[in-house]
Amino acid sequence: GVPVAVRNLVGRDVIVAWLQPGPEPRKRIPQQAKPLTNSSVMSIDSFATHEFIVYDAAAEKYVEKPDGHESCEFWASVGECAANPGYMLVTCANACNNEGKKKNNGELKAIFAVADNRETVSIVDNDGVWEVVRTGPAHDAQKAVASALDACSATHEDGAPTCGEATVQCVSDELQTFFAPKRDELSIEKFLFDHALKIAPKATPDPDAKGAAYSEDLPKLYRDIERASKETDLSEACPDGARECLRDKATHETVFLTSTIGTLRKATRARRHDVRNATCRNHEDVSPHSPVVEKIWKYDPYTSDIWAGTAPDKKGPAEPDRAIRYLFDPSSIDAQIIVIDDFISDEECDAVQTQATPRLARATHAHEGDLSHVSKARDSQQATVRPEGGRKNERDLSDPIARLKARSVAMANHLSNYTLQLDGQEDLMAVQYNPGQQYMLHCDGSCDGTPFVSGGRLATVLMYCAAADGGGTAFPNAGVHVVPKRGQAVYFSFRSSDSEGLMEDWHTEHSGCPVREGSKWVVTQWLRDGVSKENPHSRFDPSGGPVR
Ligand SMILES: O=C(O)CCC(=O)C(=O)O
Ligand SMILES: [Fe+2]
Repeated sequence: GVPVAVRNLVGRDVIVAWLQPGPEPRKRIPQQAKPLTNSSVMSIDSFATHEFIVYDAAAEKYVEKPDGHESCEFWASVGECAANPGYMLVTCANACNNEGKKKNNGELKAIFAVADNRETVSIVDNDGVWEVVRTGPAHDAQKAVASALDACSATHEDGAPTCGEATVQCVSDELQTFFAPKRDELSIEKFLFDHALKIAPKATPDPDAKGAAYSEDLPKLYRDIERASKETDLSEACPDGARECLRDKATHETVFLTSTIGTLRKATRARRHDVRNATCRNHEDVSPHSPVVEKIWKYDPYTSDIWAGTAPDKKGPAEPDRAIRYLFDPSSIDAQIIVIDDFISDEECDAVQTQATPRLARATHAHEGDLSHVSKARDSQQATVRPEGGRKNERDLSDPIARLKARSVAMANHLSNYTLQLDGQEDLMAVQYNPGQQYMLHCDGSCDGTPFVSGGRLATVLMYCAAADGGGTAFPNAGVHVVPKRGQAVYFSFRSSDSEGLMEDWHTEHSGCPVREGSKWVVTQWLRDGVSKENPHSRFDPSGGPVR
């Protein structure tokens, strides 16, 4: 079967029940039922055509009684229950009942069927009526075929078809514009996979890996890539241009392209993960810049450009000159990884750890929309920290946490030519790892070569307050491994200074290696562009765009 994702976007908990066809007319019997909490996703394995019903978890168990006519629902939906109650309330009691409940927000429901197609089914609340929104490759293909058929059957004013006589050829050509971006995506994924293969540690097999190192069948994957990259002439496959045939072929082609891209991505990820594990085991500083480029950063908080016109109101101690080392900075790809010694002072670490310790909680992340999911990708304890008295004191530089935050924003402007503001940035995040705990490969914002979206993250300052045995920070795709030292910071940026620019692709993907012994403490300042006092970070996703 193929997985079908069902997303609950109706704003309340629901039950998803499998329907079994019953005796006519239109009788469906709910079989198995599973709860699906608000804003979460479930995956259904679909083998054949299944029907589902989604209903409010707070409502009574949904029971559909047979109605006396197959058009009952339609009639009810157009107001017949009120207009013609004599007939309707007898013959279509069920449909009228549901229609009434739909209107007064009582029992809400949505019905949908899935077939053997990979897709996402979102249940949304449209003004008190639940609707089913479908997305996914098969669905996209069907839409594309429909619009290609439309385009090709359009005629000029004089009645001549706009695509000439060869309508099948026309549909086939039209569909290539739908396939082209998918084939581009495939070639990008192939490029990334080739890079991952090159850096994967073939000579040092991972001792922790069980069984075969990689699960995919490489020769088959290469054959699939080759096949999927080629243009297919649908007019050959469907010479008589039958709608059904075109739809099936286009759907098949799309699903094949999508699943090949998916397999490639997985294969790439497995290699990156292996490189990460290898550098975690070695646990030695590594950088492709040799000798490492070194510079001095002179920082004066009072003349900094981060204050948006309102200068700091209380002074802090003088800022020392700091040594910065470029571990990775190929200016062509807009990614930087830079180490700064003595970035965070003992006093500042103490302030962070003192404030965070009583509030440390297991890390959570957004898992399939469930925001309180305890993370497997991120196994650590964390807490945000703010200046004494809260965010309103971010301009008080006598406060160690305010100082750290201002310094982080100012350094990003200096190192990457950004014009970031202090106001509206995220709080500093303290993270503590015990033995065995780690943070799997991830990007802090997006690092996949897509356009930057305002409000998103574009750089990170990662500061170390306690270095354990193990627990390095690995950037496998950039060939960088950082062994933490107390007081040190790693700065990495993943967009150029151009706010309309693209995110870099994958060099800043990173991971906190497993701690072997002791306790590791880091403080992170994730940096955003496009935030301000009026539009703080909480309005945007880490990858930009409004929070829904
Ligand atoms: O602990 C580390 O070395 C990495 C932490 C990290 O990636 C983060 O906080 O975003
Ligand atoms: Fe990170």
